[in-house]
Amino acid sequence: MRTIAEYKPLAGQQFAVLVVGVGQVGSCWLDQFAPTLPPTARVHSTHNSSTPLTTGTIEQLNDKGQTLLVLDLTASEKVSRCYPEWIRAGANIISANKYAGAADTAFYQEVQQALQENNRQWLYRATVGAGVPIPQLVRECTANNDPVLRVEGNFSGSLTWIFQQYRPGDKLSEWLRKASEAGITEPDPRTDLGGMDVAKKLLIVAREAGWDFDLAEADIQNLVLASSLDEELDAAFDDWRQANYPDATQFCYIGRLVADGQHGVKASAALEPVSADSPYAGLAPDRAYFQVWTADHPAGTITVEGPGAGLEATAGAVHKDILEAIAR
Ligand SMILES: NC(=O)C1=CN([C@@H]2O[C@H](COP(=O)(O)OP(=O)(O)OC[C@H]3O[C@@H](n4cnc5c(N)ncnc54)[C@H](O)[C@@H]3O)[C@@H](O)[C@H]2O)C=CC1
Ligand SMILES: N[C@@H](CC=O)C(=O)O
Repeated sequence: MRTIAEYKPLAGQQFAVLVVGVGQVGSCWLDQFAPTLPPTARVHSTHNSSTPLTTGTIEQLNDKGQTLLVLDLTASEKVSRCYPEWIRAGANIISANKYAGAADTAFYQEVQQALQENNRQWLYRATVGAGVPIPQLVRECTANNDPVLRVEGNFSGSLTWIFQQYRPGDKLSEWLRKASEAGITEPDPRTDLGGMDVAKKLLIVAREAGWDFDLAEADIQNLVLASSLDEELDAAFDDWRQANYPDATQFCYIGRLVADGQHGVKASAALEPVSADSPYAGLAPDRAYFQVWTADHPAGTITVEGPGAGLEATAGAVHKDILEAIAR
């Protein structure tokens, strides 16, 4: 555990930041952003699997009158399941972890109820689009009586990074390895390649529009086409490409939410060929591009592009949430 002494001691502190998960995002936030916290906030403690955050610690700090910001920078479902208890003990939560935002409806509602009953905040801008405020845009349109009809974009930072650089003939496994080394895949890259990371992001955004769906019902293309992610994957991916898009020169993994009067929303994601005039064609590997269709903008005229992947963009999004929580 890092000690508070490693951070600038600050007078008149009111916000105690507790960091759960010091991996790539956590380390990046601690190194680059924690030193810039405003004087009213300080890092109280950091926690990993062997020094887990306990509800008792939260209760003690809360009883001392501190406002607590718990950063969940893990990829752990177990940590996300603690949210209701931590909120009831006095914590505000800031997540990069997508588990709670994409949890089953009952648990998601339990978190919302705990927040309401205890007047606490839960912010999670890092969970979708890193530096691109797509959940916020969807929330704002919905709150302002401009119902969202459809959302589309390259929701996966890692698959975008891979496929903006991959060209037919390359080894997919090599690009996947490089993406993992760059820190933009999930701890288990199968989560990205299998589409489940995108499915979770789609659900997080859908909930901002008042929709809900079961992750198992989403139509998500799984690119884990082989049991090992080496030459076996390369061969299986080449077979898929030749069978489906033999002439394509570029691909993008695109996620979609489409309002469906009968069922609320249809969520899907697939690897699609990209033509030269597509907005995705010239996108830099670390950029995200989203389009939102709403009742007031039915032609999809709301577009947002920005830094959609990478540790700095993600840690920066966590930091923005901290500043927002402090300012509220
Ligand atoms: N890497 C990226 O570009 C982005 C990551 N994220 C999300 O941020 C989260 C963290 O990602 P990374 O830092 O890349 O993963 P990571 O695997 O490098 O770090 C996660 C850390 O959490 C720790 N951990 C696991 N269980 C724990 C527990 N019970 N208590 C305390 N710590 C525990 C692990 O030991 C590890 O150090 C993930 O949920 C990921 O989806 C979100 C946006 C972008
Ligand atoms: N693995 C994720 C990282 C951020 O959520 C992605 O590829 O987008």
